[in-house]
Amino acid sequence: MSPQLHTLFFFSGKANSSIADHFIGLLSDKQPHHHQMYYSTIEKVVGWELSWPILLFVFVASLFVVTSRPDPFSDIPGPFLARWTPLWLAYQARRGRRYQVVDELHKRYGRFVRIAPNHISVADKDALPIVYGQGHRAFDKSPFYHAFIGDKASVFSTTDRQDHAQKRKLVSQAFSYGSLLNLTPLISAIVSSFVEKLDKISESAEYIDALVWFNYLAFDLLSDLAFGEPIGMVEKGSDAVVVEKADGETVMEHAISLVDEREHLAAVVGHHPTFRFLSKFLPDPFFVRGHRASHGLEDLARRRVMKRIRSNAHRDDILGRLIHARIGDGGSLTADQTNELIAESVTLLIAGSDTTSNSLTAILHLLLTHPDDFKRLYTVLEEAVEPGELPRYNQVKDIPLLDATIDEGLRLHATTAIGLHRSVPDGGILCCGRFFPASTEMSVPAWTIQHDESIWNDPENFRPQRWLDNPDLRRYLMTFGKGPRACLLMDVILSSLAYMEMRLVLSTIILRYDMELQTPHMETTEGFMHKPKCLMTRFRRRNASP
Ligand code: HEM
Repeated sequence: MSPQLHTLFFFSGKANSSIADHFIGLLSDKQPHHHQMYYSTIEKVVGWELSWPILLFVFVASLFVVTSRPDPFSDIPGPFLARWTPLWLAYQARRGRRYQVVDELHKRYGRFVRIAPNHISVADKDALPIVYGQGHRAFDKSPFYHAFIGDKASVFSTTDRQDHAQKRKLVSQAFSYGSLLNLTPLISAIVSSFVEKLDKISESAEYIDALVWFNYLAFDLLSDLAFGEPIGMVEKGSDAVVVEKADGETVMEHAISLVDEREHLAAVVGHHPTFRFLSKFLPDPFFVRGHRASHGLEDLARRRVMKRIRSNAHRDDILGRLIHARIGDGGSLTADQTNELIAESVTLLIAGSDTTSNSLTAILHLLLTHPDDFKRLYTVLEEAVEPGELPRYNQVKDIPLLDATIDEGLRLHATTAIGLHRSVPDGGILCCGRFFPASTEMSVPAWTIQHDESIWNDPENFRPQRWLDNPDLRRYLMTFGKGPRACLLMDVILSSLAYMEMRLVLSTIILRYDMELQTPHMETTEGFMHKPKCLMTRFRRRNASP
């Protein structure tokens, strides 16, 4: 019974998410008493033999309602299927090419494109301060983000404004403990152990996947920072980790695949609550792996959170701060608070590791395929760092060409390439000359804006110099999101965490190794973030290095 009902609401798309949500609430595992009540009520009232005719009737009636209602977006062009069902957008996300398809649609149709029955993509820089603006008319995150919620919403996934303000305050406070100087030795230590490994690997002159090693590095850093305990991926040269399931059983998982699979699943099933529900029953390995990964990541965070709670240790790290913010100096965490901590830890692991390693890989690829820019940067770095030393953070923290190279890489590759989903607030909004009613889902496609000729001169080319000529361009860099839900980077010291890591790692490897790509072409794919698939690179020690 339940899947049919959900399919019905799913296909009738635009209007019924709240109804479907209601049914999902009733049918979800977390409410077994409701579940039973629901079934027995239907059974009592109509009997099962009548359920199909009733469903058919509801289906036809709802089709009638949907097609006869005035359609506020009938004049906005877009793919035919996208007018009727969010399945079209979910399918593009599943293919890992959503940003490209949406970009092509904008090239064909112009500024407004309807990419789902209730979702309008607006490719116009003037839409940025509206869709991602601050203040009382700020848009909230749309229900798309519910797909990122596990047991509890986190600062990233919550769609409730007040809840977000509270969570963001807690997380920002927790991160503010570390001044730049506090974090620097930690990052330097992890980069040193990364270099030790690379030195050994470089002796064999084999090609290795730089993406995988950047992943190990970023994961170790985040884990140390967030849990006070490095996962030790660089050391082991592997992403295999022990996770603790909710029932206390421990199993081995591959953390990087967990992040990729979970993120991609959410980017696909977030388009409709019905899809989230149905996907749990689909035998397609994509969905099976994705749901497994969601649990796996929570289990990974749970093991670390529980270990800390059981140890009663008071450490001044992010987790320590998050715990302190909830219970102060005494008391113990409730089950609800523990789940909240697990949710925040998962968010930090995903938000801070995958993003940075994907960006680093893309920037390295651009540098290695642009030898003149590489040489220019090499010369500048050589002047800033003592010969024969590993760069220290204070030597590379303020090199305009290094930062310009990073920003240009973030723009051209577009680590965030899709338009981030937002909901129009009550009262509706006027955007780029057109009115959109409340609850319309809107997004501004990041890839399209970052490749827009009216903003960027010669947008398809890698030109770090543009950032030195015009620092104002940062207004149009969407890699870290915009507005009240922009990356945590924007308002705390963490601001520099990703930049710190990218500056140190890039300057270190550029000065220390001769690098060569196996092939100049880098394939990418897209989950929620836009990511390289791999970057086979040969590292050889330069003679001058220690
Ligand atoms: C190059 C690296 C990074 C990129 C490209 C990046 C990108 C983003 C983007 C685009 C968003 C907004 C997402 C949305 O609106 O759906 C975001 C949010 C967030 N990021 Fe980052 N991020 C990076 C590094 C980090 C790091 C190192 C951390 C911390 C460990 C972090 C923590 C967060 C958090 C907590 C949020 C949610 C903020 C909120 O909703 O209030 N990010 N990030």
